[in-house]
Amino acid sequence: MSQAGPSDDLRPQFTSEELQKINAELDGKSPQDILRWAVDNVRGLYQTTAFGLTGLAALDMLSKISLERNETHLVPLIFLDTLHHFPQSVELSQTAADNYLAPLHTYTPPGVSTQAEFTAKYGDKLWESDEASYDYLVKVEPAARAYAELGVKAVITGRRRSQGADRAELRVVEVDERGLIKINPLIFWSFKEVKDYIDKEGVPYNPLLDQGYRSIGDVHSTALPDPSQADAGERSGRWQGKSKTECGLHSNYFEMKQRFEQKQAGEEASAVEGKA
Ligand SMILES: Nc1ncnc2c1ncn2[C@@H]1O[C@H](COP(=O)(O)OS(=O)(=O)O)[C@@H](OP(=O)(O)O)[C@H]1O
Repeated sequence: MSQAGPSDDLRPQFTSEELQKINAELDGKSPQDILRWAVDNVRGLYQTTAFGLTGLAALDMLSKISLERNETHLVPLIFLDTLHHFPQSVELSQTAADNYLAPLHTYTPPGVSTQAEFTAKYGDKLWESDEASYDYLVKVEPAARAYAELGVKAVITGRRRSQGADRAELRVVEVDERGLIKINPLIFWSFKEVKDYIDKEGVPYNPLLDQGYRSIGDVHSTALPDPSQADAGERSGRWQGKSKTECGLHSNYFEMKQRFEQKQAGEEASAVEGKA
C-alpha cells in the first residue's frame, strides 16, 4: 500500500529565523491573541481536533473571534475517526461542528469506514499485536491524506505544556519535518484554566468528563485516572501501564510511514515465500 501524497512535500511558510521571531513575539500571549495571529498570518489553516476540552475551548474562541470581526468563515475542522472512539466522542464531533457552524472533515483509516471493516482488513486488536501500524493506520495516514486532499498547510492543535511528557517542551508555533505548521494556542494553560473557560462560556463537552475521565482517546487505550494517584497528570488514563504517551499524530511522519511500509513489505515477502 503506497501512502505517498502531496502532503509529503509541504512547503514551509516561514524560515527558521522568522519562526524564532514569531515564537518570541507570541511567548506568554493569551490563546485568543495566538489564534488572532494565526487567522491573520497563516494560510491553509485548519483545526485538528478530537474534541477534547482544549480543542473545544479553541473552537469556541475562534467562533468568538469570527463574530467580533463580523466574519462568517470559521476555521475548518479535521477529525480523525479511528473507528475505535467512544460513541460519545463521535457524537460530539458532529454536535460541536453543528453548534459552531464549522466545516467538519472526518477521515477514517484507509479503505474502511466501520470497526468491523477495520478488523477484517487489518486484523483483530491490531493495537496489541502491532501498535505502530495501528497508530499509522488510524491517525498518521488519515491525517496525511486529509492534509493532501484539503490543501492543509497549518493546523491548530489542542496540545498544552502542562500535559507533560513530550509536550512540556512545546513551542507556540512549530514547523514539522514535512513543513506542516502546528499552532498550539492553549500551550500556556493548565487543565483547570481550560475547564474554567469551558464552564464559564457554557461550551458543550464530552459527557465522559463528568464520569471522571480527563483525556479521552480510543476505548481500548482510555481508562479512568487512578484515584489513588491524585497528582498523576491529566493524561494518566491513556495507555495505562505502558510507557507510551503519544498516538503517533505528533511523531515524526516520515519515520512512522517508513516503519509501516517496511513492515508491510516484510509481510508481503513472507506471504509470497509461504506460497512458494
Ligand atoms: N482523532 C483525532 N482527530 C484530530 N485531531 C486529533 C485526534 N487525536 C488527537 N488530535 C490532536 O491532538 C491533540 C491532543 O490530543 P490528545 O491529548 O488526546 O493526545 S493524542 O494525540 O491522542 O495522543 C488534540 O487536541 P483536542 O483538540 O483538544 O482534541 C488534537 O489537536
